[in-house]
Amino acid sequence: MNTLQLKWNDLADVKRELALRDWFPGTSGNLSIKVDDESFLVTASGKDKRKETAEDFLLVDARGSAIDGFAGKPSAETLLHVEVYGKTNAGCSLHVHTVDNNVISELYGEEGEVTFTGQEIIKAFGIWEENASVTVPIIPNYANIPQLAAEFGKYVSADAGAVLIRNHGITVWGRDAFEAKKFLEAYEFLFSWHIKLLMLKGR
Ligand SMILES: CSCCC(=O)C(=O)COP(=O)(O)O
Ligand SMILES: [Zn+2]
Repeated sequence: MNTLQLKWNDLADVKRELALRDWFPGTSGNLSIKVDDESFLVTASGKDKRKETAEDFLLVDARGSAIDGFAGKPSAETLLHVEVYGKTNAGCSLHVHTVDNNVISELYGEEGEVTFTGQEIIKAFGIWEENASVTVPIIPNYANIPQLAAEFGKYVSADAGAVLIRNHGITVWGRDAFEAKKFLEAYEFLFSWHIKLLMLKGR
């Protein structure tokens, strides 16, 4: 099996698992995986990402333009994935809209970031100190995608990271598909935990 096919299969596996979590409501969400320094696979735009088809992904170049031979259009948010691969050595980038990530982005949107402290799952990010913290930046949801991508790109420097887009969703990237999915799951755990705590405490 060639690299492209292997990467296609890796991304299809992640997509299937996120679909099982129901993290693609209303055709939202987009995923990508790096193939080499010149190209990555990205989900096709506007499709129901719960469905598995032979047209789920397209190969695009480092600027996000479609490479001949693939049906459909690349994700409308491909430029955010371009930022990830252009600025880091990440291998996979995942964007999902969940109710929890939208609620957190709105609750802390004015502060421009949200910090979680003293939660065991923070160890999933490779941070093992007691009472460790993790902070996620929150950016405005610009309708203009090049503007959104430029704002997003300000927070992209490490090979793994995450940015919340206010009342829109989260993009998480990692060195490979395993790491990106692990981090996405850990962030969504923190969001859900935090919201439930706030609700139970009546704040
Ligand atoms: C229906 S959600 C609006 C677009 C969006 O935010 C998204 O994540 C999906 O867009 P795509 O072009 O990747 O399908
Ligand atoms: Zn989106």
